[in-house]
Amino acid sequence: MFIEPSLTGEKRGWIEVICGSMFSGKTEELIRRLKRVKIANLKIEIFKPSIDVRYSNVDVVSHDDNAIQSTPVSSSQNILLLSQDVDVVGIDEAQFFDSEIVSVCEILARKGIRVIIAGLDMDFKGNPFGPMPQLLAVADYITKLHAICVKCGNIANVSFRKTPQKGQVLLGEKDVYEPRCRKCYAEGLIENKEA
Ligand SMILES: Nc1ncnc2c1ncn2[C@@H]1O[C@H](COP(=O)(O)OP(=O)(O)O)[C@@H](O)[C@H]1O
Ligand SMILES: Cc1cn([C@H]2C[C@H](O)[C@@H](COP(=O)(O)O)O2)c(=O)[nH]c1=O
Ligand SMILES: [Zn+2]
Repeated sequence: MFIEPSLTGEKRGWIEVICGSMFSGKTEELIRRLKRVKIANLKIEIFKPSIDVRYSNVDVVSHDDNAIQSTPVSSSQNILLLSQDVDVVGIDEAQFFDSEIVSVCEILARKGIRVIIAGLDMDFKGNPFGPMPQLLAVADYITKLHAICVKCGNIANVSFRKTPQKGQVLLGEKDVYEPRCRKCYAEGLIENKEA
């Protein structure tokens, strides 16, 4: 479990990245950390990309229906504009942001803000997703979570796409994706080729 670091009394910012496959618990972990920040009465702003309207237009919502209010933004620059005078910034679905999200997080951290950002490390092909590699490179703390493989019950590290669309961005839930381990993911690709 992540324990919030505090070494000196001085206000220092940092960047926490939460990553993993779909259904690995990224949003739940983000919400857990943010709710603790609220309990501590710190000032907080929460953002998600405006394209992510799966469960709610405004809330960040987990697959288990945990929710926290957020502001949808169309570009990462809006996060800077809307994060004046806060202690903590939370961001979900980082993979959908433009590459400037990296410098936005660094600017916020330099200003003394704790940045907690969650996103998919890999797309359905197993390739790095959007700005996630750079975010992981600049992060002070990284938490990699795993789902359970729906085929064999082992640890899942990748999101298998069940439908034929080839574009990287395709919003969806269990209708479109399932978390799989390496072995079951590779078997799925072979089955798709043979079909
Ligand atoms: N195959 C699975 N492995 C793990 N959790 C699953 C699975 N299928 C459904 N879930 C549910 O998804 C929840 C995690 O949801 P969420 O935090 O929204 O994940 P993420 O943001 O990583 O997609 C789990 O607590 C669990 O109830
Ligand atoms: C693997 C993969 C996923 N997506 C989409 C599907 C969902 O709408 C989000 C991920 O949500 P979660 O909170 O991590 O469950 O991303 C996509 O567009 N492309 C992909 O390859
Ligand atoms: Zn498996």
